[in-house]
Amino acid sequence: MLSIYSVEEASARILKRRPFDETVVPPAVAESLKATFGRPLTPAEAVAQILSEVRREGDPALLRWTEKLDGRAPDSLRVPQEELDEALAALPGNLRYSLEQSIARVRAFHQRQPLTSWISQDLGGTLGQLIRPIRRVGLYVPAGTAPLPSSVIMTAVPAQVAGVPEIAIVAPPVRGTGKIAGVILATAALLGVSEVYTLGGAQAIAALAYGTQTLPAVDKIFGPGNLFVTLAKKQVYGAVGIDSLAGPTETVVIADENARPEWVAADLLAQAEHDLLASAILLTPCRRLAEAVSQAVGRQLETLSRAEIAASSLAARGGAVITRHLEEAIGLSNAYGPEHLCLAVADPWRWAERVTSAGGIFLGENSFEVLGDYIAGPSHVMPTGGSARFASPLNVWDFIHIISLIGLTPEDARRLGPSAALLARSEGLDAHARAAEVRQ
Ligand SMILES: NC(=O)c1ccc[n+]([C@@H]2O[C@H](COP(=O)([O-])OP(=O)(O)OC[C@H]3O[C@@H](n4cnc5c(N)ncnc54)[C@H](O)[C@@H]3O)[C@@H](O)[C@H]2O)c1
Ligand SMILES: N[C@H](CO)Cc1c[nH]c[nH+]1
Ligand SMILES: [Zn+2]
Repeated sequence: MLSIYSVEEASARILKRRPFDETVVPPAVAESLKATFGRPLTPAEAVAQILSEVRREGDPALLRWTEKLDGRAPDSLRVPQEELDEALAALPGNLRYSLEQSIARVRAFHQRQPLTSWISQDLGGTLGQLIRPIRRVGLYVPAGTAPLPSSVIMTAVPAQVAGVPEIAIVAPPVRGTGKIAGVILATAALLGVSEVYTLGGAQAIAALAYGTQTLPAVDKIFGPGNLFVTLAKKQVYGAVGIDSLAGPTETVVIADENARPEWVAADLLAQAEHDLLASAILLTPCRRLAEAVSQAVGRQLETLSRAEIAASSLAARGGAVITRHLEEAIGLSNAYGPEHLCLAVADPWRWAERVTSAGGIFLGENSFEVLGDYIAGPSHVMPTGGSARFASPLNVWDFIHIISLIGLTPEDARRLGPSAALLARSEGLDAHARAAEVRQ
């Protein structure tokens, strides 16, 4: 069942701004933090402790935290090449076909994002910019409660399209085994990525950011993850680059009276099953639809393998909201800035024009979000926690940096120097002014 809220109730609860540091954690998570750290800690404090231990000690801290949080440390942090090859050889043919189909579509989409260096002599002097791929990147692949090989594709393919020469993948082991799920290893092998480490959570992010005896530090960290991964990325930012805050999944579905309740319910549940902290919200002016979706959610939950997670996240962070009209639904969604916005309405392209903030817009009931998760083409790594107001889905430009080119002749220097000197004096910077004046 899905709770049904008025706009006012929802604004005070499920549609409230949600910065990661202030995430209210479910009692089960608070309990596990207390048990793990021996004292009550916020997730941000727990992450800070892990980061500082890994920074200080390197590999020993990685092995200790992996044992503690994932049930068993790996025999070696770096996955041997034979294990990657074996995983690929063991991949069932139909799954390999689907992975290859996904890779091809994601590659084709990202090849449309232009990466152009340019040089111009029309701007007074020779000016331009060089595009350079980031030298070494780390990709986080989530696998705490479910291994996500799709996240290997959604991060590694744009990195490859951008021309990144060194790609390191980290993923947590299957609980208690010390080994990464075979399907993740196989997907890395399929993409030709051979540097893979058995590491998850904040400890993985610390290793990528600071480097250890086994894992050389990267220049920028990419990829989605749970609250701990996302807080860790936020805390290491500056020592290293990060793509965005792609934390626990969020979905807003805006539906009109013609939407199919069973489909809307299935789409909400598909994202609610990701995490206790996931959020799946329906906005609709049609109370009849909200009630039918609520019933359908109840029915479908009965046969879901991850019903417990989906039911908890829906109860704490999900619901149906009755709006006065579709305009109001769009306004609420824009203020919330969801990771995914699904428009199950007549003429979705018209409504999309009014959207100002969302990671991705899914237009109409056939563009359902699960297709975006796996195979549509754009990366499924998208900003959450309200950061879609200022951040973008993962793309090839995240993997490059720009170097400005400034090439001026003596004549350009004489022409521009006096203004530079005046501007320098207005800032009280004499040495700057003189560097311009000596060339006059
Ligand atoms: N926004 C996006 O683009 C996007 C895409 C895919 C997945 N996701 C999200 O990725 C997440 C995957 O989560 P997951 O948990 O299955 O896997 P995960 O790999 O993100 O996290 C697992 C790790 O979390 C750490 N951890 C767990 N409990 C902890 C505790 N009490 N204290 C300290 N560390 C702890 C452990 O080290 C574990 O290895 C979900 O929230 C999902 O919604 C987001
Ligand atoms: N819905 C997730 C993005 O928030 C992506 C994903 C991967 N696997 C399944 N779903
Ligand atoms: Zn998903």
